[in-house]
Amino acid sequence: MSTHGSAVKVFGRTRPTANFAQDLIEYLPDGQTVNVHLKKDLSKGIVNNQLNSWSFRLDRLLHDVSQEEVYNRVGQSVVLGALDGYNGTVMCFGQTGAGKTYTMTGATESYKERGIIPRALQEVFREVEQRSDHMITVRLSFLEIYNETLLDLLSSLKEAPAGRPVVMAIVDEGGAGVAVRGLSMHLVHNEEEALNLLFEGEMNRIIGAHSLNRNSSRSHCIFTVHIESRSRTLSNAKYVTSKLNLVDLAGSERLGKTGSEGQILKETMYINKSLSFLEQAILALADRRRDHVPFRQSKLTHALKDSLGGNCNTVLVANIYGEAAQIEETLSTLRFASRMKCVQTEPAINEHIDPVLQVKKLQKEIQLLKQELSIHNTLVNRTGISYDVLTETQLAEIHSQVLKYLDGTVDEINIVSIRQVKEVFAQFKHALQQQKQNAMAERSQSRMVAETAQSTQSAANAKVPSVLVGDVEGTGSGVGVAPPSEKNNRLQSPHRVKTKKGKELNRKEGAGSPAQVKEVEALSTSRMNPLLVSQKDMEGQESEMQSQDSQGPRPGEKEHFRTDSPPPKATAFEDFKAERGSEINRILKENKAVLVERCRRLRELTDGVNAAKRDIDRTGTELQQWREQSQRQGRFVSAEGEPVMEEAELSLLLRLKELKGQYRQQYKELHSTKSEVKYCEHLVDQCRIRLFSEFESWYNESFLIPEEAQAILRAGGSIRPGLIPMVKALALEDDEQERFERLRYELLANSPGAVSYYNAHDRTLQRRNYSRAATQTLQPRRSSGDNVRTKLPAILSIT
Ligand SMILES: Nc1ncnc2c1ncn2[C@@H]1O[C@H](COP(=O)(O)OP(=O)(O)OP(=O)(O)O)[C@@H](O)[C@H]1O
Repeated sequence: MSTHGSAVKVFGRTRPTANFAQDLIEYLPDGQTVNVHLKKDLSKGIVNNQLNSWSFRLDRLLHDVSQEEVYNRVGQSVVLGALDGYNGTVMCFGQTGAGKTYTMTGATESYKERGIIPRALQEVFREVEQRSDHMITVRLSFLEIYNETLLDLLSSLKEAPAGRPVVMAIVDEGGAGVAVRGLSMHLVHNEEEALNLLFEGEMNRIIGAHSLNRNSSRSHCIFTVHIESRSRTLSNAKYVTSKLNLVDLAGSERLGKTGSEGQILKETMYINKSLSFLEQAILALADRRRDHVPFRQSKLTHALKDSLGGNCNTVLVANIYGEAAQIEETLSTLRFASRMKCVQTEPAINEHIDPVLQVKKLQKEIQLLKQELSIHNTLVNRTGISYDVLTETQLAEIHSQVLKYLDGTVDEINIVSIRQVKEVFAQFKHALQQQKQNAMAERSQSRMVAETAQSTQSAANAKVPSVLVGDVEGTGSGVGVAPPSEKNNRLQSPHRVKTKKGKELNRKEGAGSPAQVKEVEALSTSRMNPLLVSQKDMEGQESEMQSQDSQGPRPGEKEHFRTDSPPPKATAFEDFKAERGSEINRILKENKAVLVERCRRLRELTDGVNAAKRDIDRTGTELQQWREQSQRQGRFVSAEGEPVMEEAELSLLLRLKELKGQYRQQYKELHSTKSEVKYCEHLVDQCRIRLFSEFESWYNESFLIPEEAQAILRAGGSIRPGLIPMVKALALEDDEQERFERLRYELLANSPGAVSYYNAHDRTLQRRNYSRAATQTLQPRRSSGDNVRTKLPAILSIT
């Protein structure tokens, strides 16, 4: 069968009869054309335009031909196509008694007269034997559709399923085509087993018909051969599957003609309906402009959805009962046949890939490629390169290389494998994302800092209402005005005075410049939870601070005086490391040195262990070879008949033992060194955290937290400056009222009812103070009459 687009093949077969209507049915000598002539219906008048001659051209007319020839012409190519992976359908259509069952199944009692199905099964198993390079699996199913009900003709052979019986249904399985859920499938190994099933199904069809008191020919039957073929020689994961549908349709009668009633009427209606839907589906398939084919209208068309067109080799046999009395049915059968001939199909092999085999195949290929790569590396003297998944140690190594590259310590990273390159890029990406996140956090933090600064400013302004309303400084009578002396103190505090250096810094960076904000944020972020800061982040911070050195003033200018704008953190950090934090910095350096030394030792040991392993393998192979050789040459045997060990073998054995001892020793040391490295890393991390946290405290104390707030913090004892948010620390200087309230709550703890009372009282007091302040402020502008309105209400006094 061709794989290119082709039309459905249509054959016409006439049932032999003594009363063949020669004057009505005319077979032309080309063996393809049949003309049908109808006598004019005189009841419609002498002159009428009723058409009375038709000509049909089919692929072949099978008139007076044997069952064998029918199979050879109709079935063989479809069967062979199915073995190659093409779906195939052979379908018999025609009126009752026209020979559909005879064509499809044949006379079961006569071997010679067997039909297409038994011959197809014979052909299949003949091919299975011949195609010994393929493992071909054959399964069978036998479906009957009676009055739109699905019946499994081989259900008697399957074991009854536990639980509820499965309801049969036709299901679309996407790319896998259509299947009947619940229909039993039977594996068969030879022709005989297959024929047994065919006859069993036929028998069940007849028994079922009898028990239900129905005519067995009033149902559609689909016998399906499911084939799966896998190559035995090629170890590829590809395999082909196909479905060979052999369909015996129910007889196509006209209702009026049968004059049926009751059950027969019902059957005829169902048959006609399903055949009419079949015809509609065929018409839609034949019309290339139609997008939709109504397959789901009946069980028959739905079950045959992927067997009528599409990728299937389809053949139709139009069975004709050539008697004059049947001429209307003959005409209708031939009309159906000629429509079917217009349906185009595009047969295609159903090829699949076995996922398990595919994985195995790919694994083998990977192994082969790895071997090839290692040979290549050996040839170009590249050693110690692994193409396996990167280990934790390798990942850590790449990570540190990337960090070094980013901070400029190294200029290039050696490329050794694709995996390593990928990991390097992944690390770069990670670093970039980290930077982006930091930048975003910085932006939001700077906003917060700006807002805090603004609110602090407003709070300060609120304390000096006289200034707000334009009074002479300190002489106003506003509420909560700070005494001039205090204000001056604040303004002239040594920590607020701008030193020369401070001014320079300001000029350079600008007060509240983004750079400053960034520094504040960077440290406050880590301050939130210093233990959560990763080593990388810390290294990043450290290097960032160091890189800023070139921009800021050099360390060594020793003491930083408190200025309005604190020095850059990088500079301060260097100073801190040289002075206050010198001890912890020294410990950090020492720990780092130990870590570097341990890492170096770890590398040495890893190389040593690998070398020892290689020696063991080599010696083991030598020993094996030696033994095989001496086995071939015949071993020495002692006087007692015991095999004697030769010197060479003994020395190899001793060497092997020694190597194994060395290996175990080195491996043990490697293990403990690994633990040491981990421990050292932990110590270095701890030191870093400590250094940063100490630095922050120092920085905040020295440059950020006002003296007053520090005094409060110190009084608190347990609160360490630098470990609480700046905003909170700054707010502490205004907390007198809060402390008073807390004190009062503590005193009133035993009489909770009094709390609401005092709250209400306080609010009234606040209102009064506010009104008084407002009155005093506004008084000069008001007329004397306004005094009446500003009179305060009576308030309760606290006792
Ligand atoms: N080509 C043929 N040669 C010899 N006998 C035939 C041929 N075709 C049909 N017959 C005989 O005609 C009778 C009716 O045939 P068959 O049962 O196959 O018809 P059918 O179309 O399947 O009818 P139904 O729709 O009722 O199943 C049978 O006895 C069968 O042996």
